[in-house]
Amino acid sequence: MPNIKQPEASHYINGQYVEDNAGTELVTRYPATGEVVASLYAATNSIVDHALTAADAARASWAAMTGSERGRILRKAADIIRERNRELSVLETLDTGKPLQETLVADAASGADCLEYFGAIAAGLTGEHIQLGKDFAYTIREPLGVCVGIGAWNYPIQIACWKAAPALACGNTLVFKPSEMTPLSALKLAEILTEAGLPDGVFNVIQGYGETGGALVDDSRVAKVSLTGSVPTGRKVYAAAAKGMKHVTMELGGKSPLLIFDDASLDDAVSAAINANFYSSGQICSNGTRVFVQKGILPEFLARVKERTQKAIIGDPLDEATNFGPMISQAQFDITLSYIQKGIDEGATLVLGGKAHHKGGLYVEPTIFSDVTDDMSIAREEIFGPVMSFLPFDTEEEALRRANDTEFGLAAGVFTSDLTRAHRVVAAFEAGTCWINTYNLTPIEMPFGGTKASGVGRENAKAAIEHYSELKSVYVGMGPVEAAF
Ligand SMILES: NC(=O)c1ccc[n+]([C@@H]2O[C@H](COP(=O)([O-])OP(=O)(O)OC[C@H]3O[C@@H](n4cnc5c(N)ncnc54)[C@H](O)[C@@H]3O)[C@@H](O)[C@H]2O)c1
Repeated sequence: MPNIKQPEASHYINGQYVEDNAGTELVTRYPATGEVVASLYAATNSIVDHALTAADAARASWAAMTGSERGRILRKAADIIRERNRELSVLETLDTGKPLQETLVADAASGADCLEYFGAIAAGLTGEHIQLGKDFAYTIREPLGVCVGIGAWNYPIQIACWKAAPALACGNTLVFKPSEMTPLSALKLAEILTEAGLPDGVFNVIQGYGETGGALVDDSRVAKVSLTGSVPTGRKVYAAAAKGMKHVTMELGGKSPLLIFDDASLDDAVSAAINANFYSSGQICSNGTRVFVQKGILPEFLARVKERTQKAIIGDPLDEATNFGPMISQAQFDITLSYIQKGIDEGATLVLGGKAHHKGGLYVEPTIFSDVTDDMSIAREEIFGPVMSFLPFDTEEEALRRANDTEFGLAAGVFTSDLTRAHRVVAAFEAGTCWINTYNLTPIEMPFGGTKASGVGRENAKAAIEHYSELKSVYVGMGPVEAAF
């Protein structure tokens, strides 16, 4: 039975909690049982305006601070997050239903890593000097201004930190809108940033549904929008941002391929396939849901994946022994089961799972299909649930062609012990984030993001700096100015 985790108020603006109960009610439930965790209100127009006004007012003084000063605050926030990791992880588990076993290591912890990373490099964010004969030029790296972050529900605090840390390190201010399904942890992040010394108004959180996100994107005070969400939402937000010629980062969906060649270390490849499909009950954008296996090893590989998947411990996410939890919502539960039905109807062979779990609630069994063909819905569309599809292949050329035959381009992975092949395959992948002999590792030091319909821009690493700052070029004339007449 989860404790009610009612925050002081729904929104956090200008360093304090703010409420406006004229907004639409926004209730968050523990996905394992349906119990209410907190009840909040979506932002009214006046809350949206309040948040943007605060972010706009805080802009100049925050940008005027040195990178070292800004970085120190971010690093302090990272330390506080680490101290409170368990409390934040429990909150994330209540909000998302993800097993505590996962949230203890992957959510707030990744957020802390991100704040620490950008806190550490903030002091070194500079322009450059360009000698031009006796003249020279230099560039000034400037913040963009007021940024808007819009989050998905699968990694709430991680997404908030992945947007806040680079934005703030570069001297921007941010208004963050979490997913309406997971409103809680971003408020905690706001509290922690204030405690770490962040000036009021630099990081603000407002709650709401898509229309609140839309109102933020449309506001003329906003210079940049970073969205983590689905491709259809991405198309809308990108189009709206284009009207104001705003910068964007789009972290969208995927249908990523994982190629297993017959010379791969099978145990490692089996582990990776399991991680790539069943971690967070399959609710991960970069999941390798199309598992292409070279024909000779397919029976053995399939048998091993099935045997290991049967050992999943499905249970209460708050029990640390549980390693497989429920779907976030009724909608995601229904979508997943409907795709499983489509897989059966379109002729794939159901190897394991395929049903709602007998425990009730929003649990869907870890599900494995074999004999999947490229044209089936389960091989083409993002399910965002625990559904693994096996597709046999013969040659490298064939596997690559089929792997790339998708509108998405978020991620891709390859397992082989042939070093040359590994790099050749990765070079040919049409995907922004690739793994060789592992899958789904996303350290802050490595850029993350997609190509094709999966997105625009990169999060994390030095690459993110380019998406939260812009260069002003200054030409300095050192000699006489000549004119034709
Ligand atoms: N590439 C990545 O880094 C990444 C990470 C996690 C999730 N995702 C993707 O996110 C999706 C699942 O998350 P979701 O269901 O929350 O996605 P979603 O697209 O439904 O919603 C994402 C966010 O956008 C907001 N939103 C919806 N309509 C809007 C509009 N018109 N204007 C502005 N904001 C709007 C929502 O309120 C929410 O906060 C999947 O497709 C998944 O692949 C991508």
